[in-house]
Amino acid sequence: MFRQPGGHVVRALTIAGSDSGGGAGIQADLKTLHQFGVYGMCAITALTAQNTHGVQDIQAVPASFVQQQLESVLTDLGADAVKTGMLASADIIHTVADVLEAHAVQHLVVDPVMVAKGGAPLLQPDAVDALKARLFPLAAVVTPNLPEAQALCGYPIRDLADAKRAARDLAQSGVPIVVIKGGHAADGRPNDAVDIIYDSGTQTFTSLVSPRVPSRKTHGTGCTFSSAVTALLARGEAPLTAIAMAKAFVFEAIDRAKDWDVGSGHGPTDHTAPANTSLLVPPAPLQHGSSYVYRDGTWTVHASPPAGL
Ligand SMILES: Nc1ncnc2c1ncn2[C@@H]1O[C@H](COP(=O)(O)OP(=O)(O)OP(=O)(O)O)[C@@H](O)[C@H]1O
Ligand SMILES: Cc1ncc(CO)c(N)n1
Repeated sequence: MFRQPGGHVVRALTIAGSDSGGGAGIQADLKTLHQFGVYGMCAITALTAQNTHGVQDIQAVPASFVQQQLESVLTDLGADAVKTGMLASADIIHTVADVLEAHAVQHLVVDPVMVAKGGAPLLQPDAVDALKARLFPLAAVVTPNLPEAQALCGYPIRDLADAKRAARDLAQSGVPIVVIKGGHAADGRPNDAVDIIYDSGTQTFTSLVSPRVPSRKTHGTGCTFSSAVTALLARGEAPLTAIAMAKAFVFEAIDRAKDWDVGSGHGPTDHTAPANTSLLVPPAPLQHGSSYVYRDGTWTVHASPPAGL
């Protein structure tokens, strides 16, 4: 386990739903935190009966019990960083926000999970406003995918210009860094997975690009990505470095899983991909406003920044 300069073990808390299939949600989060050498804890918001073909059923956890889990963890073990995933309802969002405010949590990553890849809703529609109003102002980093960014902004995101507008608009809710993940982009540059980062402080866009692995085993990529960012923020990495290392880790996790036989549908990624290797780390501090590509285990400045998603 990694230790802080003061000597204590680095700890991170995930507040999310359980995926019985083990590829997304709490299970992906804890596997990822562990892989990054960070002690993982959890507060479960909902139970899903889920596999690589979809979500068969959901049991919500009462907001009062989510609160109890959070209090149990934060009053004893504490957390150097926290992430949220599936929050299920507005009730749970308000509860989570109240507790995180009371404990003055540092380094909050909000993954605004709304719909599973198979189409099952994981957040009640009336909860979208609560997410923006209560949790975004507490967040260090928010990581919507394209459909989530569309739902949060209320307009379609068809190209790079739309994605940049959405990132800037979402930052208006008081978010220092917004990452619009391009995993869902079907057109534009089908061979690349392009993520757009907006930094409110410098008001700049940075793009991170990797080849798109030709695989349908991408269940839980968003959970894995946001957990890796959380682990790295807990370890004290700068946000842009954390995001780049997380993207490289997800690429490797998808790449490793492309030939495996876990489930017969949209399989999970392989969380045993190397996390503590210098390969994930950009060679020099990333500059806000530039474009970088991760290819063949190395980050380099992108000679031709992406023109599309
Ligand atoms: N086929 C792929 N090859 C390479 N990178 C990918 C691929 N699919 C997604 N990614 C990357 O994975 C990360 C997560 O993005 P994605 O848009 O898939 O999240 P998500 O939709 O929230 O995932 P999920 O809902 O399954 O948890 C991003 O960095 C994205 O660029
Ligand atoms: C529990 C849960 N959280 C998040 C996702 C999104 O991948 C999912 N499919 N299931």
